[in-house]
Amino acid sequence: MADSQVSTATVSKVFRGTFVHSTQQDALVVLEDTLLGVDSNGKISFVERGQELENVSAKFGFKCDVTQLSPHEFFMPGLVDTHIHASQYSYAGTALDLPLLQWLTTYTFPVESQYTDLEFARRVYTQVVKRTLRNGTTTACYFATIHTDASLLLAQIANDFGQRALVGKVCMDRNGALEQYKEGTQESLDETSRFIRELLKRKYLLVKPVMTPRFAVSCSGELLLKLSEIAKNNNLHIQSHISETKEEVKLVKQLFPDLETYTDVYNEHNLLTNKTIMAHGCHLSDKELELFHKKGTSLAHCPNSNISLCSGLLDVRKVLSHKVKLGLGTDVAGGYSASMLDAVRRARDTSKALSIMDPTRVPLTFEETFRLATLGGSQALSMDGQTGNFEVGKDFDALRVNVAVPDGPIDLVQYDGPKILLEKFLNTGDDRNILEVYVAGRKVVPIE
Ligand SMILES: O=c1[nH]c(=O)c2nc[nH]c2[nH]1
Ligand SMILES: [Zn+2]
Repeated sequence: MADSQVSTATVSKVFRGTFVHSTQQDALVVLEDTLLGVDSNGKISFVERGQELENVSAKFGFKCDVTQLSPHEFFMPGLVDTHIHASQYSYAGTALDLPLLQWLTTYTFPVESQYTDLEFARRVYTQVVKRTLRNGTTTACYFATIHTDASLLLAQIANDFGQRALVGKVCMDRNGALEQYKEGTQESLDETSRFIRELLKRKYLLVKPVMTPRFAVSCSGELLLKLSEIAKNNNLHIQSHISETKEEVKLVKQLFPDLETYTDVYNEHNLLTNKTIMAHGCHLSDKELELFHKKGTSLAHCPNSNISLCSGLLDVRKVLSHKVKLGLGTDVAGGYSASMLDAVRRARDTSKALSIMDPTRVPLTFEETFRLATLGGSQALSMDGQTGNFEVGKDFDALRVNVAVPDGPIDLVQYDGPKILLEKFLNTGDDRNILEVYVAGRKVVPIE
């Protein structure tokens, strides 16, 4: 925890109770009987433990009411979904019977090609933003489709509902399977430039564009290279997919025969930066992970999708041993759940499955998956200066959780301490337990 500093902005909210979060050193830090202040800019202005209210009030000069949490409540940092296809939400929970490349051509491309219809886009994008917010996703890194206007609409909807988001207009100039769902190379570059220009012009505080070449299979080398130039000129994040299935890895080798690995394909086209996040990476070699580390590039671990499409099992401990930044993603709709709580559970299941296959592999603990879903995600998106935990000076992105909500999913039999309450919530809780969600200090759930 950083030392408390007095901010010049006035304190506008103060909460008292239990706070749980992660730091670089500790996967779980429990702060009981703590006072946390949020200033008028939505930033955390102080975190003071076990102090007399009057002392804190005098030190930080606040006059606002103090919101007292009940014994079964706690605040935790907002969940960070590092990889989600907003455009695929309409068929989430279905179509999980094919491997990736056939799944894309059979289900995904036909649905994504419908986003020329802005009314359809508005309906789906409103639903996905509301659903993810209610489930505690305070930051989402979205794929939209190739359509600029619909992608701008997604950005507007995320901004209107108050979600922190990176929004990507998908770029793809190769699609043998569905010729009408692709762009010309120049068209992709022009439309991407328009998307970035229009979005930046709107000056949304929490919503930014992210350069989004779909994956090496659906982009020419020329497109990849020119997109990296646009990303560099605008200091943008970059997102794509890598090494999700073995079949895909083979296909990339055929498409780029002069390059040794899949990671080399992105690296040679200047797409690996310290603001790049690549989804999946199930089949990356140690050498490729070394290159990820060298470039500061992150991975989005999407365990539901990896299992649902039978793509592979990512060894998180191997990734972390290479000091590669890693967050969790729902990867809707390859992943069937839009809730990051599901991603937390599936990440743990995957690590346990790996441990069953090889008992020398140590499964992830619940504290570690909690950190991956919060601070880890913010680091993977290079946003840990603004969000990810309750350090003074960061934005207040938080969930107010009540484990004992009436008619909720959790029955409490005996008194449990905060660590147990968090574990129960992560494993068995749902949106009924999430009473309030804050993004940059603004209450965005309940949705008005
Ligand atoms: O899980 C995935 N979903 C997608 O939409 C996609 N596109 C390329 N590779 C992909 N993987
Ligand atoms: Zn994906």
